[in-house]
Amino acid sequence: MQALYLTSSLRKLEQQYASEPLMERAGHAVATLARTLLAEGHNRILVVAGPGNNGGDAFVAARYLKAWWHEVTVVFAGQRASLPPDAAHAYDGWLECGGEVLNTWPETGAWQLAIDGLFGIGLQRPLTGEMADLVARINALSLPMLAIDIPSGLAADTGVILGTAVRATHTITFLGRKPGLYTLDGPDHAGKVHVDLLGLPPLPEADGTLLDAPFTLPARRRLNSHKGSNGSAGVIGGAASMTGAALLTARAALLLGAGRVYAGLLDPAAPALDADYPELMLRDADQLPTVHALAVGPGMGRSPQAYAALQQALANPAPLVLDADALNLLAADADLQHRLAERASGSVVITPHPGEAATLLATDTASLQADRIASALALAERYQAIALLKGCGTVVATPDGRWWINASGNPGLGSAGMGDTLTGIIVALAAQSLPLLESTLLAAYLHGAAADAAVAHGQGPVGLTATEVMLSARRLLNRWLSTAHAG
Ligand SMILES: NC(=O)C1=CN([C@@H]2O[C@H](COP(=O)(O)OP(=O)(O)OC[C@H]3O[C@@H](n4cnc5c(N)ncnc54)[C@H](O)[C@@H]3O)[C@@H](O)[C@H]2O)[C@@H](O)CC1
Ligand SMILES: [K+]
Repeated sequence: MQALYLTSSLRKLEQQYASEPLMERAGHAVATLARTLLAEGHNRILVVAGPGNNGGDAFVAARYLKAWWHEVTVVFAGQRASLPPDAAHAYDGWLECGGEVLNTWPETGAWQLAIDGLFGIGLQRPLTGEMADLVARINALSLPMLAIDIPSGLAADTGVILGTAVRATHTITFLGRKPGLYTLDGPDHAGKVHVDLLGLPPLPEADGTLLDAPFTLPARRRLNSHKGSNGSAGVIGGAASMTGAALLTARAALLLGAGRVYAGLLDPAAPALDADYPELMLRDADQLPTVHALAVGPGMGRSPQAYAALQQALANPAPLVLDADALNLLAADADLQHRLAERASGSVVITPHPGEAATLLATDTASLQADRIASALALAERYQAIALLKGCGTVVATPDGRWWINASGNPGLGSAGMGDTLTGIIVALAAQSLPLLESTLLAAYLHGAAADAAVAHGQGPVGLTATEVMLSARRLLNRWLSTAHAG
């Protein structure tokens, strides 16, 4: 788990430590990392410096790399007279050590590495015109690319591309990790992220948290345990022609450790048995026994029966996972919203994808995605529930204003049934008595990590299936448990 900081917090730090030589340290850190990315010996490096302090970092890095006997070409997209004071000082330092500044793109280069110091956290509006052209030229280089602080063009708080953005292979980010590196378009543009604290003491409390490890696990199972000790999970969904979704959720709940799993199916013609998993107990949707945790929505449809099932589920005090059509029903009905509001805060998690989330917030998907953290927080506040907003860099938020971004996962998760599987993992963990927030956070990370492990075994990203992800998740969870409980 790593701390995430919004630009407003980083700006406060910048002011607090204004007397420290932060730019000198930043440039040195860039040059040091650049050196590790290059082969031994003499290299040719392109450095692109922009009009602000990100450009200042780039001039300092260029100076160090030149001092270390590399051949450094600096392209500057700005005016010396308009540079902020530290960056102007760095510019002068570069000239004083014999460096040259080009104001136009060089014809030829044959560089081994490019360094992007065009814009950092001071980017204020979409890149257009000459700046956009410069980014296009940088991206056309097809070189290892080291971005300073954040790939130029990427918004640090949101991961939104402002006009266009540099596609880096590495990003060295200063003082704290920016959420924009980890959600929406950030991961595609940042490459591998390195953090440098610029020699400062431990930073203040984080704004958010990066989920990059299984920080919490269900309790160790006692030898003297039985299926009743491992919790019962219920799944309601599976209307006509959509029973598969509910079965996937139920299977995931079984494979991730619920002692008993009941699937309440809405399709009157639903099979009485899951032939591949006869362990599952299939029932009519209104015939579920009392369970320790309940998931509602996969393949549920929006029929009056689905509505009634959701209404009933909201009266059930068990931890509740609402997914898929349960969310669409909820978004459209004040009575359901009222029933949700009457539940204990934090006893429900809603797991929308961006389209469902936009419906829940009565907005459009583009506006919702423009700030995924704010959107997840708004969902949590509006519905007084834990909100898990799916997508690249899934965001989890709570009604009391905390948020997390999940770092695991890959494009293989973009296929049918993956959301149903995630819902099954959450309900399985909650059934095993892990608190609902912890269940949600662990499930988000586990689901992505399981997909990553499957890809590492050649099962994706192309063609990765939900079934493979749940089997992989079972393996991973057991591995984590055995490591955590060893000894
Ligand atoms: N936060 C910190 O404490 C530190 C920051 N440092 C560096 O300073 C950076 C932030 O510096 P700045 O605040 O000067 O910001 P930037 O260097 O990111 O950019 C600001 C400049 O870009 C211009 N600009 C913004 N958007 C533009 C657009 N769309 N088209 C054209 N011009 C545009 C602004 O007018 C301004 O001149 C960080 O990202 C980091 O690299 C480091 O020097 C070390 C310490
Ligand atoms: K940059």
